[in-house]
Amino acid sequence: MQHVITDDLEALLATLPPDIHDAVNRLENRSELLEIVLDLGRLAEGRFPEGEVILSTTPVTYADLEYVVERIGEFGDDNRAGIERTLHRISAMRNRKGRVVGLTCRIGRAVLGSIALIRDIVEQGQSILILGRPGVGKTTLLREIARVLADEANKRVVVVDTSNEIAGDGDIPHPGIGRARRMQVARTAEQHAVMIEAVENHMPQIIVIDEIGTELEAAAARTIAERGVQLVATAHGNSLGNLLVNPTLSDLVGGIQTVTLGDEEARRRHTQKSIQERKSLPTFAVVVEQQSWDEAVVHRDVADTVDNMLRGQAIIAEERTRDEETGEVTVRRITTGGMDVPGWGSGLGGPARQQTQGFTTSMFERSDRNHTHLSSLRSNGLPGVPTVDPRGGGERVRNRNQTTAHIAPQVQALAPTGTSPRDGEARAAVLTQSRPVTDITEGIFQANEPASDFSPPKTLKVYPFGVNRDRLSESARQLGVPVLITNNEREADAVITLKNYYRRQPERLQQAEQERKLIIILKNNTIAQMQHAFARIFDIPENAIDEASAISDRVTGDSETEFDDPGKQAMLETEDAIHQVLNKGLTTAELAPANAYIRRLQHQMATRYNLISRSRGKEPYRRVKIFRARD
Ligand SMILES: Nc1ncnc2c1ncn2[C@@H]1O[C@H](COP(=O)(O)OP(=O)(O)OP(=O)(O)O)[C@@H](O)[C@H]1O
Repeated sequence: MQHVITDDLEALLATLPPDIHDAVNRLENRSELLEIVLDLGRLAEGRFPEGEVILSTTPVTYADLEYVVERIGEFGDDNRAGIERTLHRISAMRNRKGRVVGLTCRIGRAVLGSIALIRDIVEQGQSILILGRPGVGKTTLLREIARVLADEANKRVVVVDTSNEIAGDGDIPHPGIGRARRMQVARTAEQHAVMIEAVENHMPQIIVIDEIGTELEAAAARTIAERGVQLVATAHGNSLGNLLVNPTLSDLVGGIQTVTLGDEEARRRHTQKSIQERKSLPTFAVVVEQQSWDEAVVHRDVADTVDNMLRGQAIIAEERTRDEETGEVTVRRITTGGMDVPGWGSGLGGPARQQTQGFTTSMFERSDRNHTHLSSLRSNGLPGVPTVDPRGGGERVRNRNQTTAHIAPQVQALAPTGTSPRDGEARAAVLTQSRPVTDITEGIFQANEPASDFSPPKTLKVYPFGVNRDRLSESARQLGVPVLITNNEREADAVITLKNYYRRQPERLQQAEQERKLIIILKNNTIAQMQHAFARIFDIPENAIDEASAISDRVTGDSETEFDDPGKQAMLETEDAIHQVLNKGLTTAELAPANAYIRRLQHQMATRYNLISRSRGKEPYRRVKIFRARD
C-alpha cells in the first residue's frame, strides 16, 4: 500500500509572515518539507530530507518571530507549542531574558501505511522500543502504530502525549491516532506519573509514549511492562548498542552488571574473572532502529542480542526495507556490520526468503540450538503433544500440600523423560480429558481431545491467567520455543494458569475449554515449571531444559521461594478478581482470607480501580470483598 499523508500544511503556513508563507507556496516539493527555521538576523530556511532551501530575502526580525508566536498555542515547559487540531510542533529558542530569538517549525504528518515496515511485529503484542536520530520519523511511526492498534486491531490504546506531539495540540486528539485515547501531561517532569496513572485508571492494553528519557520514566516503563501492558515507545539514541551503555536508559534493554566468577568457572568459560552480564529482563523485547522512513534494523530478541553483545559475539538482526514504488517489504538477516548471514536459508531445507501477501520475510531462527530445533519442526511437521503412555491407567501427581490426587484413568500422564532433581514433582503431566476439572492438579490438557491429537500451531499463542508474564516469556525464550504471549484470551491457542486459580475459578476457563484450547496448569509461578510445560508441548529434550533453566534463574534471580511469596500471590488474585468485576459482569468478588497488611494492599488496589471494598469475617478468616460501585 502506498502511504496516504495528511499534513494540514496550510494551517502552519498561515502562522508565518506573508513573505515566508508565499516562498513556501512556491516550492514544488512542499509535501516533503520537514521543518521551517526562523532565526533572528538570518534568512529563513526550509529543511528537506536532502538539504535546506532559503525562504526569505531579508533577515528574520523580532516582529517576524512575534507574528508566529501570536498565532500558535502556548509554549509548555519544554519550549514547544502546537497549532490546535494539527500535528505541527513549534519549538522556541530564547535569549537569557526569555525572549524568543529562534523558531523551529516541524511539519507534523499522519502517514497512513508507514507501519508497513514493522506491522507484523507490532501486532505480535511484544513491547517495542523505537530508536533513531532526531527527525528520522519516530513520532510519525508511533502515531500510526497507535492508530492501527486502536482501529484495526481493536485494542484499548492510551497515548501518553507529553508535548502533544503524537496527537496534536488542543483537547481533541488528531484523527491520526484513530480511536486511541490520549492523556496530556501538564509538566514534562510528570511524564512518568502519567504513564503509571494510565495503567491504573484506564485499563489500557497498549501504552504509546514518545521519548523515554529519564530514570523515572524507565522505571515506570518497567512497571507497566510487568503489569502485562504492551508498550510502544521511543527513546533517545540511535542504536541498541549505544542505549545499552547509557546509564540512564540501559535498564530498558536489560542493563549491565559486573559479576565475579570463581576461578574454576572463569577457566571453564575462558574468560576473565570479572565479566559483564545482562542485569535483568529487558523492558522492551524488541528494538527497532529506524534508519529512514522506509528502512529499519530490527532486534527481535533484545535479551539474546544484549547477551551476545556483552560476550563480544556477533549479533544477528533483521534489516527491513520498504520499496517506495510497490510498498513491498524485504527482510534481510544481517550480522554486526551489516553483512548477510552466511549460509542463511541454504541449510534449512527452505527458501531463504518467503513471499507472503506482499511481504517478503525470512524465517526467524535465533541461536544454533533453536535453529536446529525449528528446522526439525519444519522437516517433521510440528510434533503434537508426545504420545500418551500406551499402558494407560491413572497417574498420581502430587499436589501442593504433598497429598496425592488421583486423576481419572482417562487422564494419563507421560512417563517421565528424565529425573533431574530440579523439576521433581513439578514435571508437567500431559493429560487427556473427560474429567471433573477439580480433579486436575498440574498438567496440560485439551478438552475432549486425546492429547496425542493436539498439534500446536507454528507459533503457540498463550494467554497467561495469573501467571507471571516476564518469566513466561523468559522461559520460552531460553528454550527457544515459538511462544507468543498474548493479552487477548480469544486469539490464544492456549491458556496457562496456576493450579490454585484453576481449582477456585474453573468457570474462567470454561470458555477456553469450550473452544478446545490447550490448558496448561502449573503448580506455581516458576520458570522451571513453565519450561517443563513448554518442553512437553514442543518435544524438547530434558537436558535442554535444565541448561535453559540454569540460565534463566541466573538472569532473573528466580527461585521457588520468591514465587511462593504469599503476598505476591494474593495481589495477583486481587488483580484477577478486579478484572472479573470490571470485565466479566460479576457484581462482587470475595478474596481469600489474608492478614491485615495484605488486606490493606487489596483495599488500595480496589480503590485505584474505582471499586468498593470491605473486610468481612473474623481473624484468621478475615477477607476482603470487592463490589462494583453503584452507577
Ligand atoms: N513516512 C513519512 N513520510 C513523510 N514524512 C514523514 C514520514 N515520517 C516522518 N515524516 C516527516 O519527517 C519529520 C520528522 O518526523 P518525526 O517528528 O516523526 O521525527 P522524530 O524522529 O520523532 O523526531 P524527534 O526525535 O526530533 O522528535 C516530520 O516533518 C514528519 O512529518
